[in-house]
Amino acid sequence: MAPTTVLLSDFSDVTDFVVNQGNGVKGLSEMGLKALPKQYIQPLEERFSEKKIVPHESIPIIDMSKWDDPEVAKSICDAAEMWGFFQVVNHRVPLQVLDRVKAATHRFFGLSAAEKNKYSKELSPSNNVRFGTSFNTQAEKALEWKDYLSLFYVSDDEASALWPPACKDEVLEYTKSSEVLIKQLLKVLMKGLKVEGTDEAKEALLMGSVRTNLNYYPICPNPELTVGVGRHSDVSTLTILLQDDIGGLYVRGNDGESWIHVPPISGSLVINIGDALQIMSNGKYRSVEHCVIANGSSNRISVPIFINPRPQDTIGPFPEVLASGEKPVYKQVLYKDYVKHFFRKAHDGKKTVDFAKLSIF
Ligand SMILES: CC(C)(COP(=O)(O)OP(=O)(O)OC[C@H]1O[C@@H](n2cnc3c(N)ncnc32)[C@H](O)[C@@H]1OP(=O)(O)O)[C@@H](O)C(=O)NCCC(=O)NCCSC(=O)/C=C/c1ccc(O)cc1
Ligand SMILES: O=C(O)CCC(=O)C(=O)O
Ligand SMILES: [Fe+2]
Repeated sequence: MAPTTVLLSDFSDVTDFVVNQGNGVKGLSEMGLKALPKQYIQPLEERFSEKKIVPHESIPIIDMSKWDDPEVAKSICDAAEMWGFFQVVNHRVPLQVLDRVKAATHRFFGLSAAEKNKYSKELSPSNNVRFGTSFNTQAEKALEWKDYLSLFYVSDDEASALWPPACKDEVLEYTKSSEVLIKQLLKVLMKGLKVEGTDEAKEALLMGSVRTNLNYYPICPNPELTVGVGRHSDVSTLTILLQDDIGGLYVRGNDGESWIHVPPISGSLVINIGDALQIMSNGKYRSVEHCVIANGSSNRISVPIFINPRPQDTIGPFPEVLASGEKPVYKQVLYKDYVKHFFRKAHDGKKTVDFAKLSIF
């Protein structure tokens, strides 16, 4: 029997190779294995069913060229209420910046396992820099077919000292270049809630912390048996997502059953509302469930920027939203507790937000 066959038939060796030695699923994929290891086989109900795709449906595409135009503002607020997801074009984030961060993502994942593993949970010099695979390998019954690098921004000095040289400049450039767009989107969304005046305190609550992830989804031998990312909603205020031209991101339709593909559009950014903004808007803006399928023929990357409250902030429905007598659906929660709750369990769709629901709901 070939040595690789012995390795892959043994449960502990697969997890050791992928998780502990830092090879990731990229390492597994590049071994050219013919069948998906059993650790990655999702239960039937979590596998993606083509039958549930609504073929001609699509999330809104919003042209931001005239971004002070009230019609543009209306499209953004309507999309946040109806879909929780939209794509933006002519968003003013330079296209070269997007190209550079995509190239940097390929460069980072192209490093050796030993080099990437320097940023693993066990070896990383900081909790703010983490290379890993799947989502939460301790809590998951079945693993997800994805490797990632997660970078929580604290300061330029920390980024300069601790982020991987293969990608740090490009990730910083991408994150900073997105700030103008993010502020504009939040300004418009706040106006839609009649939350006026973006003072410093409000700005910190909405966008006081930033996490940028680099995701790598390598070619998978049996894509229909597993997932790239399981069903979840983001815990952010807003997420700005850059995807390459492969596709595979699906958003839950309003019937709660169907899935809608988010087609790659060259130069666009995908925007979605996260749980923090769903909570602060008392449910007016929706943080919508989404997932990524595994792919049998192409490697895929994506680079989400998660715009969040600060860990130490308490979040709850804005007083302005409740001013008309609307009953609060959510209680006040410490944002750090909310995020820890999300990270400590496997992906479970929209269940995370129950953590912040008032008990009568
Ligand atoms: C609670 C945080 C995340 C960590 O704080 P800490 O003081 O370093 O706390 P811990 O080190 O105790 O980490 C708490 C748990 O979260 C886990 N964790 C710590 N970063 C990570 C990490 N990047 N990755 C996946 N586990 C982690 C960490 O392993 C730990 O789990 P455990 O060891 O089982 O107790 C803290 O930085 C914080 O509140 N940050 C606020 C901003 C923030 O990061 N918001 C989240 C935006 S990310 C988002 O919306 C969606 C992300 C997402 C990601 C993957 C998906 O598949 C889908 C979605
Ligand atoms: O890769 C994608 O398109 C989306 C990934 C995602 O949902 C996430 O990282 O939260
Ligand atoms: Fe997500």
